[in-house]
Amino acid sequence: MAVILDVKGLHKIFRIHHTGKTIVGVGGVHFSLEEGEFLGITGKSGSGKSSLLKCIFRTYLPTRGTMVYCSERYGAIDLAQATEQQVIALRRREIGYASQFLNVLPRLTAMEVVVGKALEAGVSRDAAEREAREILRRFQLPEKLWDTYPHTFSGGEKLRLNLAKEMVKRPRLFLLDEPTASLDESSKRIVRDLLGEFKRAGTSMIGIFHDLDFMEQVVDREIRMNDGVIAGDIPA
Ligand SMILES: Nc1ncnc2c1ncn2[C@@H]1O[C@H](COP(=O)(O)OP(=O)(O)OP(=O)(O)O)[C@@H](O)[C@H]1O
Repeated sequence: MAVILDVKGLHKIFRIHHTGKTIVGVGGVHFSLEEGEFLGITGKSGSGKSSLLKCIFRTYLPTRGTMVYCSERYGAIDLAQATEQQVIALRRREIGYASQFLNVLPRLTAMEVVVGKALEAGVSRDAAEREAREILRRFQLPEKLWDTYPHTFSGGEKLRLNLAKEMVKRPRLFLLDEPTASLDESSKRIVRDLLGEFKRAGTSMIGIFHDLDFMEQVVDREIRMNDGVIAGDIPA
C-alpha cells in the first residue's frame, strides 16, 4: 500500500503573547497514513488531537516537522512548507475538513453552499447541481430547507450540511474533527454509511470522534494522544 501522508517530528507550540508563556499543542508526532486507510485519533481533552488535524489542514502553521502528502496535483508536497496558494488549491480539490461547527458565508442557501463547493472542486455547473442534490438527499436534509439559510438550521441539520459540503468535493484526504458530536442515532447511521462508501471508494481519512463506539465501527486503526504526543497505536 502506498503512503498518502507521512508526518514526522510535528510540533505546534503556541506562544501566549500576554503572558509570554508557551503551550505545547503537538509535541513531536510521527505517523503515516496509507491510501484508503481510516485512522481514528483518541486521547483526553487537551491532548492535542484538534491541533494535529488543524496542522494537517494548515489552519495552524506547524512550528516544526514535516507532513509529506502525495498530491494528485503537486506530487509529494510538504504541507508544512506549502504556499498559501497551494493550500487553497489543495483544500478546494483534494483535502476536506469537517468539524462540528458550520462555517459558511451568510446569505448563501444550503444548496448554494454545497453547489459552490462542488464548483470549486472543478466540476461543471450541471454536475455540481446534480451532485449537490444527491448528497443533500443522502444526508436526508429535507428539500424544503435547501433554499433556506443554514444559520436557522437545527444542530443536527447544520452538522449534516457541514459534512455534505465537504463530501460533495470527494476529497482524497478527509479530516473529521468530531463531526458527529450532537447527531441522533438515525443521523449517525447515515454518516456511518456514507463514510463506509467513501472508504470503499478509496478515500483516506483521519477522524476524531466524540463517540468511541461510533469510531470503532468505521476506523481501521487508532492512535491515542497524550500531552501532544502519540502514546499508543492500536489496530481496531
Ligand atoms: N489557538 C490556540 N492557542 C493557544 N493554545 C491552544 C490553541 N489551540 C489549542 N491550544 C492548546 O493546545 C492544547 C491542545 O489542544 P487541542 O484543542 O489540540 O486538544 P484536543 O485533544 O483536541 O482537546 P478536546 O478533546 O478538548 O477538543 C491545549 O492545551 C489547548 O489549550
